Amino acid sequence: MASRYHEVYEGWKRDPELFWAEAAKAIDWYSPPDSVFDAQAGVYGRWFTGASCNTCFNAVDRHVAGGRADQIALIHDSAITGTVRKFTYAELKREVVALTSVLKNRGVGKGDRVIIYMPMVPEAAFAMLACARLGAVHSVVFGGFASHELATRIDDARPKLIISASCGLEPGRTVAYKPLLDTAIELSKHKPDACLILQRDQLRCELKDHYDIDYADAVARERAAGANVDCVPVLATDPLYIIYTSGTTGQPKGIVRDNGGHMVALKWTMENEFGVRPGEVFWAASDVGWVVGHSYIVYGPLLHGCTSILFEGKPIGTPDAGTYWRVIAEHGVVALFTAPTAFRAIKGQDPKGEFVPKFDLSKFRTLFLAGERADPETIKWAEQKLNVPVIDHWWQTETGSPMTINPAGLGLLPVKYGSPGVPMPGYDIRVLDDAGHEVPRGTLGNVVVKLPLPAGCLPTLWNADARFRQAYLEEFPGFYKTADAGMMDEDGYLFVMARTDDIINVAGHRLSTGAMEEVLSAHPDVAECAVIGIADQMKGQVPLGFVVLNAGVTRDTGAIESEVVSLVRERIGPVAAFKTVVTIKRLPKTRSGKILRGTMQKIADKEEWTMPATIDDPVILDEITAALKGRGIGV
Ligand SMILES: CCC(=O)SCCNC(=O)CCNC(=O)[C@H](O)C(C)(C)COP(=O)(O)OP(=O)(O)OC[C@H]1O[C@@H](n2cnc3c(N)ncnc32)[C@H](O)[C@@H]1OP(=O)(O)O
Repeated sequence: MASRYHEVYEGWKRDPELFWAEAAKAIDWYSPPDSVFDAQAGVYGRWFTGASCNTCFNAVDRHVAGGRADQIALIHDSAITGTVRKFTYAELKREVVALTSVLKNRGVGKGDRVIIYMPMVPEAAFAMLACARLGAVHSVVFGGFASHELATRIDDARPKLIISASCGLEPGRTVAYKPLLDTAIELSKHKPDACLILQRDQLRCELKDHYDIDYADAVARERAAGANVDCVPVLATDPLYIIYTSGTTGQPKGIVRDNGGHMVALKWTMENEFGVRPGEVFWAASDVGWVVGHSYIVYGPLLHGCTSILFEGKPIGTPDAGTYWRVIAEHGVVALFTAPTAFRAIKGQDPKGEFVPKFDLSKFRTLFLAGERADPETIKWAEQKLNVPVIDHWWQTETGSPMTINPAGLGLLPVKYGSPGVPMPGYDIRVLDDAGHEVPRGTLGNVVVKLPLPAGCLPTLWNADARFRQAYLEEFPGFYKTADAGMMDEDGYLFVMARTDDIINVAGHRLSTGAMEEVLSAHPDVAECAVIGIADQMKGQVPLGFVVLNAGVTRDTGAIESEVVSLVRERIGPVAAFKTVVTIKRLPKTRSGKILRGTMQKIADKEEWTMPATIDDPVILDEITAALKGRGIGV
């Protein structure tokens, strides 16, 4: 089929408000907007101002009323416990309504925040939808973050209630969530009124009297009482959720998502970008704690009337490299969205793809990859083994849905390996030099988006308009700074090459090296430190730390390094994948004191490098090279 992409994109460019007004017809509203876009509202304008709606109604209730009551809405497939649980739209509504009633009876109402710190269980999705039903604002915190990170988010979001579970299940180990939660509440200044705890049989936990509530008991009581809570109308511009993402410091940024624009944008992407129809099975193999989980495990597929899969497992080891194909075959998945790391892991274990033909993948149409750069070798391997189009695409927690993709629903454009596709409607993407001038096609520069950002993007940061302006809007006036560097080719395909800040991407997880440096500096023996991201065959990048010890420290450096590694795991969490730290005598710096992290990274990655003209003492780079060689890095 010839692609309609150019026609649709040009249509949006000619009249953006008409484009979004048309897209908004796919959503049920309680009352229409005063304006599709109000340029005077908010930091850079707001979408669908004055409209009222409810996201839970659109994701659940309207499907029950509209003929999908008996269709499976959600499948929880746990490759770790070997169980599958399915919920029809009617059952999903029952679960969500009962939980909403629990929250309401605990005093949670419109605008209140609720933190959800849960493993990959269906109750995590019920919790998100129950908050949406009440007009409360959820903030899901990824389970791989430790207490300190959770405490930071508690203090920023100030939740009335926390919903959590007794444990999460990682291959080979059970992660006790309750002690992490209790420590986080001890560490935080803000104290939530109560915690609702889902007891999992794999590891039950003690509940604190008068504070912790048993999830299953509370929900069962509401169900037995025949509780019914209608969806609460909220403004399209009211917040649906806050999701925290790494900033350049240890203080994460609270990305705000609204209700109206978010629904409109996600619904549009399901059909036009992912090429999926209502009633079909969509699987985003991510975690509910990441934006992919919000947009494409929970809200996107449900708003579109699809069946969504919530998968508890890993691409390999649960039990083997055939798990993904088993899930696709067993549940009739038509499209899978995952991170390239997952495919690199599968390819590493099963390079010949011998597991693939063991499963019936006849319904499977498209593989979507995002979250980190997809290397052409992995894309080609997947294309060859699966015999379906493999679509790399690019977006951010801030945008909530793809900025660039090869739009399957509009008809695929030719694939260009190494490019995550072309800009989607809403995104006027430009590449600028550091002075803010547009660079010619094919030239590397700062990737920016011309304001206003489209429906579904963050309107601001939680309680931090000034930080939003400073972080995203000030450097290139009139544009949103993506902090990615890249280039646009003559055909309008984008190529994203690197970050322009200190964020690194580890297995599709966005992490701040600045935040890790804050942890390293907290070790009593550390005088100075630096953390860089170095290339890793499996995870794309991994962090590497350098420490300079305080004068007079005579302890064994190996012991100090192990303590530093443990400190990062304890403060940030296992997800940081911080495993290596190297003790050095001095850090290489410019004469003005700036640490030469870029040069250190090039040495570690065995890339060509030139001596920085402003370096204070060139000999230090020889010391770094030798120290890394001693660890087998950069050799
Ligand atoms: C487009 C917009 C975006 O970019 S949104 C972000 C998109 N990113 C993603 O969806 C993430 C994709 N990555 C993944 O799903 C995983 O990394 C995959 C590929 C499955 C590999 O998982 P895994 O083998 O656990 O490696 P990892 O690097 O993720 O984990 C490192 C350590 O952290 C742990 N961990 C992970 N998740 C949790 C969790 N929920 N609760 C507790 N711990 C967790 C892992 O067990 C691992 O621990 P360890 O160091 O091995 O002991």
